[in-house]
Amino acid sequence: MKKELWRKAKEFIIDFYKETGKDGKDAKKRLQMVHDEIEQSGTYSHKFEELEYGAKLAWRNSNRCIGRLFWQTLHVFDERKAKTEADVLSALERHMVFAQNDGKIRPAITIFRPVSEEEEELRIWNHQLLRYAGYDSAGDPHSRLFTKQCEALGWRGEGSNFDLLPWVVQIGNKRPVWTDVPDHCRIEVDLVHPDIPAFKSLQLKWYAIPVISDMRLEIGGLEYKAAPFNGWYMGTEIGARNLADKDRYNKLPAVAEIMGLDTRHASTLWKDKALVELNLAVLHSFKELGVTIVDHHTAARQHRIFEQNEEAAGRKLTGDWTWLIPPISPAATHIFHRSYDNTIQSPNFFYQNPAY
Ligand code: HEM
Ligand SMILES: N=C(Nc1cccc(CNC[C@@H]2CCCN2)c1)c1cccs1
Repeated sequence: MKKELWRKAKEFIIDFYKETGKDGKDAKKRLQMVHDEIEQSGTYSHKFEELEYGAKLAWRNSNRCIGRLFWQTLHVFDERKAKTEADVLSALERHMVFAQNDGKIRPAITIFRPVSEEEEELRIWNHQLLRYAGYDSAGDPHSRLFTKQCEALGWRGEGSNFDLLPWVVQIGNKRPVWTDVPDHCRIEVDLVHPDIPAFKSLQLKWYAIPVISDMRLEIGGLEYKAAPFNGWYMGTEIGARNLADKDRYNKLPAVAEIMGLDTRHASTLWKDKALVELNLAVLHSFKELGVTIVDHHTAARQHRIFEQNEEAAGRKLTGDWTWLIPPISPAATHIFHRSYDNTIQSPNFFYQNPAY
């Protein structure tokens, strides 16, 4: 345990001092401190700048992320001192307010205390801070299980297709504490199409900011099990997956219907035509409202620049081709036509055991 932690801590500290061009003597001193702390207490604490850089490295090392060009711009909120559920919930609200920034979304992460023997584990039960409830025949099927958990805790939705789920925080094995998303954090985009007036009749919308709140951030051997992070959406996530997948909102037939397409044969490519117009509507609606979003072609070009920057910095690029290619027109991007080394580096974000 201690040996393993020391190995990971040492690797991270050395890497951090090297990459940030700090003095080798300072690195040695810091290593000695960390070594003594681990010897003495079985763990160690990150200095803020180590935490901040570690979180940025974790983003840079996220092989499945097409948005990594901007890894150095991540804003880090240090909430390791948060003690109560109320502290956590107010930190989440502060994060959302900072991130939405009147539509000019700012990538941020809020880092709560890491796993340690001294303190109870802190977990956020949500998959994302903004997410719609799933019921038997309404809402987002992806949220059905979590919606049941929220109802068991006393939360009640309206049963609509777009009920925002509450924030649920648990400390140790205590009863989880939940609260409805504050009104000023409920930013949503009604979907309209620039050339098809009937599109509005579908009454589709989606929330503005994706905030992943169920992944574990690992830095130098320390595990941060509650570290919600946001970026902005790539349009296809909403238009080609969340609203299109059969086992999600399954809206392609409805879109084809208002477009007057012939859906009797696959060979009319009605699904492809519906997908393109649904994705166009997503991009158009976000832009009209002034909420940051990126199309998959622009995102791919940005990733290409990221690839070149990594090469120029003399770093080995890693990536997961199967997730980096966008779900529509993948071969229209450079990503499709090259390969990536999917080695998992650390610091990084990982899936973890479900909190419930
Ligand atoms: C700034 C704009 C960003 C864009 C447009 C973007 C885009 C994406 C997309 C499209 C995916 C695939 C998601 C899916 O298919 O479900 C993804 C995955 C991922 N992104 Fe980014 N991202 C951004 C920022 C960030 C930030 C700030 C972080 C963390 C600090 C991050 C970490 C990740 C991780 C860990 C994954 C893999 C998730 C998984 O394995 O389920 N991204 N990103
Ligand atoms: N644009 C984003 N998309 C994104 C990033 C990471 C993970 C996810 C969620 N992926 C899992 C979902 C759930 C079913 C299939 N996809 C979305 C961001 C979310 C947070 C920061 S960027």
